Formats: sequence, C-alpha cells, structure tokens
Amino acid sequence: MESVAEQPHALVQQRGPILVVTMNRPRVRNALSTEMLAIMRDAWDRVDHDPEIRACVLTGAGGAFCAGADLRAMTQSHPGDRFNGADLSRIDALLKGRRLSKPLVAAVEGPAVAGGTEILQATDIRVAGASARFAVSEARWGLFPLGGSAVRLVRQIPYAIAAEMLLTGRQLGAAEARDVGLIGHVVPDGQALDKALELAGMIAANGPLAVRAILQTIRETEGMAENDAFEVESRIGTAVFRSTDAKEGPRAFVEKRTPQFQGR
Ligand SMILES: C[C@H]([C@H](O)CC(=O)SCCNC(=O)CCNC(=O)[C@H](O)C(C)(C)COP(=O)(O)OP(=O)(O)OC[C@H]1O[C@@H](n2cnc3c(N)ncnc32)[C@H](O)[C@@H]1OP(=O)(O)O)[C@H]1CC[C@H]2[C@@H]3CCC4=CC(=O)CC[C@]4(C)[C@H]3CC[C@]12C
Repeated sequence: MESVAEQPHALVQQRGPILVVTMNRPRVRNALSTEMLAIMRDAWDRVDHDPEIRACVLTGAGGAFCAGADLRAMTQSHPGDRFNGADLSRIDALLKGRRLSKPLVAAVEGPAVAGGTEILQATDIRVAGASARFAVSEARWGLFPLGGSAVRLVRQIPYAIAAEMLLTGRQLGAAEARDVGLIGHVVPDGQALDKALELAGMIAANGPLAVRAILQTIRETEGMAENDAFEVESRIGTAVFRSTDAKEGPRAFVEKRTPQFQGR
C-alpha cells in the first residue's frame, strides 16, 4: 500500500505564469499510473489553452523523477492485453505524438528510468540533481519502450549512446547525461526544481508571442530540409515582428525599462 494513499498521483500547481506538474507516487519512485497519466494529460491541455501560463515544469516527488510504467500493475494480466485496440502512435500524457505549445522544463532528482526517460525526451530544457540517473530499461524486462524512445532518443543524442541505452538498459549518471546532451544542467542534489523554476521564469519574462513562435518553428521544422524549413521559419517569424510586443521590446530597451508585453 502507498504511504500517501489519499494523495493524487500527480500534483498540478500554478506559480504565477508557470505551471508545475509533480508526479506523485514517491513510494514507487513515481511509477506511472492511469490516474497520474490522466492528470498529466489534463495539465498539458491547460498549458496549451490558458494564456496566463507561459511555461511549465515537470518534476517528481520524494527525490525521484519517474520509474516508468508500473511493473507491479503489469503482473495483474498479460501486459499486451492493455493495448487491445489502443492507438499507441500517440500517447498524450507522455507527450508522444503531441507537443506542447509552451516550453516544458524538466527538473529531475534521482531515477528517471524507462517511461521516466521517455517523457524526459518531450521536454525542452532539462535540469538534474547530481545523483540523478537515466535509463531506458524496458528491454531488461522483455518489454519495448513504447513511450517513443526507439524513435526519439537517436534523434536527440549521439547514435552510439542512444543505441547502447536502448539495447543494454545501462544507466547514465547526471554528468554523463549532460556530456552526451540528454540534459542541459547538473545542479547539487535537491536544487533541480529551483533551477528549473529559474529557467522557466526567464522564459515567462520574455515576449510570449516570440517564445511560442520560436518553439513552433523548432517543432514544425524538425526533420525538414534547411531551405524548406526557412520558409516555415520566415512565415512564423515575420508575424512576431508585426506584433505590438515587437514595438514594445525595442522601445523598452531604449527607455531602459522592463518590457510590458501584451501577447499581441
Ligand atoms: C511502454 C511504456 C514504457 O516504455 C514501459 C515502461 O516504462 S516499463 C517500466 C520499466 N521500469 C523500470 O525498469 C524501472 C524499475 N525500477 C527500478 O529499476 C528501480 O526501482 C529504480 C532505479 C527506479 C529505483 O531504484 P531504487 O533502488 O531507488 O528503489 P527501489 O528499492 O528499486 O524501488 C523502491 C520501490 O519502488 C518500487 N518500484 C520502482 N519502480 C517501479 C515500477 N516501475 N513499477 C512498480 N514499482 C516500482 C519498487 O518495487 C520498490 O517497492 P518495494 O515495495 O520496496 O518493492 C509505457 C509507459 C506508460 C504506458 C502507457 C500507460 C497508459 C496506458 C494505459 C492503457 O491502458 C493502454 C496502454 C497505455 C497507453 C500504456 C502503454 C505503455 C506505456 C506507454
């Protein structure tokens, strides 16, 4: 039984313009549950639809990020039975086949394993405590990383490291994860959330149209030939230059004050 049985499996808290989503099953290292995934899916909808939210942070409770799917729950029936009729090319809660329109910052402490490292790959900026560890361990249990890693990881970090992670299930420590580019920052243990909030705060202070447009360009041009991508980029980027915010930013610079962006 979980020690926090009455607690929701994920917590969603708005801190000014930042939505903080905390996976909250610390007794089982925040292994994913159906309830947790439903809360996360609703949170992502909120991020996309609420104009007050400028950035989002994903973290885990109790010194762990996430241990992936609940292996104990998988023993209740044949693991494959859960997939009957399900279209797994898109899993909203894990941000597979769906990307947020606002930046998502990961704050990792402790293990980010299997589904934990899979959802990490849907985040834009990644911070980890020094003792964090990362693995895609599904093959160790005869399973497949259906959270998207067999496709996405090789596109995000060098092939030889991605293939090794996927095929061996070997864990990477935080420093190695940073060295190969899986994460961007290593901070002392216990400080990942603070650093993630600091970065999310920097984003939230920027022009909201500019931030969304930059993210949209990154997402829409992924995998495109460069010249085709520049066409998309110039369409999205010129709309930002025509906005009221684009007048405000340079004016604020000249008047030596903080810009007051209106998001239009
Ligand atoms: C397919 C994806 C996804 O790719 C599949 C997976 O994620 S498989 C999960 C594999 N997980 C692991 O390999 C991690 C196992 N754990 C560990 O290695 C270690 O515990 C640790 C390194 C994380 C931590 O080590 P520690 O030493 O710090 O702690 P430890 O003592 O070991 O553990 C403490 C207690 O926690 C318990 N624990 C830890 N991990 C787990 C776990 N994963 N499950 C259960 N319990 C865990 C441990 O036992 C200890 O407790 P004790 O009581 O003391 O023993 C799938 C991802 C999401 C799926 C979708 C979900 C939604 C869907 C629903 C449907 O109905 C249809 C399908 C689907 C869409 C579904 C599809 C598959 C996924 C996409």
